[in-house]
Amino acid sequence: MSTLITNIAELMTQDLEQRVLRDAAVVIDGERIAWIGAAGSAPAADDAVDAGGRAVLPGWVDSHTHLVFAGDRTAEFEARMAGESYSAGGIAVTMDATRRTSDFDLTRLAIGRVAEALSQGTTYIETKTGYGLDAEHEARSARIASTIADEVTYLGAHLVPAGSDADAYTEEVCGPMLDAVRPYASWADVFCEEGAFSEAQSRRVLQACRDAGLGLRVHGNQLGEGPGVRLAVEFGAASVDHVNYLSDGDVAALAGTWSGWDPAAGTGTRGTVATCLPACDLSTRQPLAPGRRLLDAGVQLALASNCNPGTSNTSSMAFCVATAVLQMRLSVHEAVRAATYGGALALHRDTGHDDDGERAVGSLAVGHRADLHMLNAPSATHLAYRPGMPLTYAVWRAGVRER
Ligand SMILES: N=CN[C@@H](CCC(=O)O)C(=O)O
Ligand SMILES: [Zn+2]
Repeated sequence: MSTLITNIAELMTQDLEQRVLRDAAVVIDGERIAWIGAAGSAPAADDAVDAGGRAVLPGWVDSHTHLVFAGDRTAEFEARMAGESYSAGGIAVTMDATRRTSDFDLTRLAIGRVAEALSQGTTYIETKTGYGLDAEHEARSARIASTIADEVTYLGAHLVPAGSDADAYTEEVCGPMLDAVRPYASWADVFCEEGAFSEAQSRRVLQACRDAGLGLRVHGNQLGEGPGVRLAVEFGAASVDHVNYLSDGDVAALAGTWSGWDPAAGTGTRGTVATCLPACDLSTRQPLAPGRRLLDAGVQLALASNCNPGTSNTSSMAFCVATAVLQMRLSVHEAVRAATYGGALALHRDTGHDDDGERAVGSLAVGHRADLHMLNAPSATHLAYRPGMPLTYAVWRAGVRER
């Protein structure tokens, strides 16, 4: 079954050439993109959709969320808006609520969050554990996550639960908890920050998780300059996320990780993506991550929602893109790229064609997965020009029209 989508005013491919086509068309065949080009030379298909002069871009790739949780933290948010500062301790409130919630309800809540994200154009999503914080509950969160998200990250090293010794807990994260979670996760993460895990503890977690065959990610440099970025680079992590407080050395180190990577050809070794989380920055009243500075230095950038009940209770990638343009001084094309291709790069899902097991996501090219986001607007510029407006008009995920 093939579908021709034609009369596209602006087709932002985010492919390797970063092409933006006017008066364009796309043919979807099954789960793959079969053809892209000028509307006037499009081949016939079984079915046709008239885009009516709207814009089409890749579905969002949200590479950083925490969707398996129960409860909310409205009171903490209100206190923050009244002047309190964010600290990692609030995670314990969500841990309590999450542990008390049944499998059925936890799954139902997480499914609802994924559905909300999909309805806003997110077609590929990562999510983390991190609100279970013992072997039983972390494994349960990972199992549920594996049924609702595309990528699962183990974040047992999110907070040391009250009453636990930090080093003893770190050993648990690296031992029984890791064993229990391993069947469900392909990534591991650590919150390397004052009040969470120290450099030595983070190093221990990264080493153990790498030895267990997990890809690595780091929550780093969120609340102050610290070792997070350095560790991420040292361990060849796929991403370091938050990156609000960066030294010149951090920025240079991140840029340096991309020297063996040829983005035009998509060949070589990927470095460490810097993932900016603008909705979180606003909700915690932190200075925005320096996206412009990172891009100018040659760092590969992702934008993600960081949807979670503590610091960023939104899955709106459009909001992140608008903020990145309006406040972080990215161009619309750069912001959309970071929220699509950048997320795919951070999840190692940026490549893959017909012969590979997995199709690339986050960019529109022949053979890639047909994840498309049609806006009710003639160009992607409207994402920033009309911030907060419901611009998602249609969504295809792996070739299936979801909205
Ligand atoms: N910073 C660490 N973890 C989450 C927040 C978790 C929470 O406060 O519940 C984040 O990415 O912002
Ligand atoms: Zn996070």
